[in-house]
Amino acid sequence: MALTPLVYWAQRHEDIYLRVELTDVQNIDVHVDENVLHFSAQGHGAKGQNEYKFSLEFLLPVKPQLSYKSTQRQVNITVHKVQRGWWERLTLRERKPVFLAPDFDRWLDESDAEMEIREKEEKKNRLKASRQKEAGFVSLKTVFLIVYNLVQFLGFSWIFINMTVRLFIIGIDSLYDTFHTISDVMFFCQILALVEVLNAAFGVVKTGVIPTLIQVVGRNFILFIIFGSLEEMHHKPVVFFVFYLWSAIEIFRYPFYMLGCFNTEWKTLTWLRYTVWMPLYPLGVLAEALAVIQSIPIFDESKLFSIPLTKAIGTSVSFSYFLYIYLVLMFLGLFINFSHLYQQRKRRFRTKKRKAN
Ligand SMILES: CCCCCCCCCCCCC[C@@H](O)CC(=O)SCCNC(=O)CCNC(=O)[C@H](O)C(C)(C)COP(=O)(O)OP(=O)(O)OC[C@H]1O[C@@H](n2cnc3c(N)ncnc32)[C@H](O)[C@@H]1OP(=O)(O)O
Repeated sequence: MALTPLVYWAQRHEDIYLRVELTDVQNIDVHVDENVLHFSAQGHGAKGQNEYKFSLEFLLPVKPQLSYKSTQRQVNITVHKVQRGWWERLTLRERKPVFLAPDFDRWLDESDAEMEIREKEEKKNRLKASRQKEAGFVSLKTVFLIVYNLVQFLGFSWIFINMTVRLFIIGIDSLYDTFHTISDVMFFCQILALVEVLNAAFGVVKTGVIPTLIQVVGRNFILFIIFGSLEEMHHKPVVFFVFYLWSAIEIFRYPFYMLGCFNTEWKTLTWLRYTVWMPLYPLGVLAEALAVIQSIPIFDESKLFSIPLTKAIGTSVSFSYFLYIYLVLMFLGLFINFSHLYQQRKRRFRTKKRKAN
């Protein structure tokens, strides 16, 4: 014979919550038919293992769709009211069924329930406001990156085009005065490139700090110390090769980043950004190494940046010793950045392939 389980109830403005006190429940059948909830299941209740049943005719209309969840200890049923409001009791009949009792764990009176709604709304509004703030920050960051990449793109394009045009018009002679015609713009672009280290350090872009630091410090060392501080270097053709190789990659890299800021991609540009560095990077390092080697006798002779030792010893340590160490560091830096760029390339084309499948 079917028995009746203990049922606890509570309400909110929009829902009715029922908790059926049955453990290890099986074969649950729960549905609403003509505003009456019918429940039947096998489980362990107040009268031991048995089949339990009950039905409840609701005071006001409820939706036929309900949801329920059974746990090891109970069955939780949620019924949705057709009209939002507070019911004075659960059932149509004034006399409360004996198996029904208030669920004090979830019980709220009308004003508490309203407070709960208000709190929920406030939480929702706070969440919305913080999302809007976040979106504002994201768009500010995007604008900043677009402007940064655009400025760098224009700077390096100017350098690349200027050098190419001069090479075609003046010929080989243009190699000897690259520094005088290009260095100001190169100084500007390379000082600005320090922003990239900060971007990586503060997580503005998803990239490693070390490869960026190696890149920026490495280039600025060549630009400011080797070329900038030695007038004798200004007329050497090596300046042309270094500047040309640097700018040749940047005219692809910065527009690639710019398109990324618009969530857009141009496949040819992506391919160029992640491929052109393969010949350019080793060539760039070779050109930089050549510049360092050419500068060594000049530093030795001029004693620029040499460290004076005590009068007793009466000599100084030439900057060129540091340059020999730097030459080793350069190839270490080349190795680190080459592997970094290779990983970036693999990651890029792997994800693209996966997306395409
Ligand atoms: C610690 C002291 C060091 C002392 C140094 C001593 C040793 C010196 C050795 C120096 C050797 C340097 C030689 C070098 O100067 C020679 C040359 O440059 S030759 C020319 C060829 N060069 C190159 O090809 C290198 C160009 N440079 C680079 O690619 C980067 O600077 C590098 C840091 C090396 C790598 O870039 P990154 O890690 O950023 O790779 P990704 O492009 O894949 O970017 C990763 C994601 O971040 C997004 N991102 C990055 N920057 C921006 C940006 N400005 N705006 C918007 N978004 C950006 C990018 O879109 C990627 O996101 P996603 O994956 O979602 O697409």
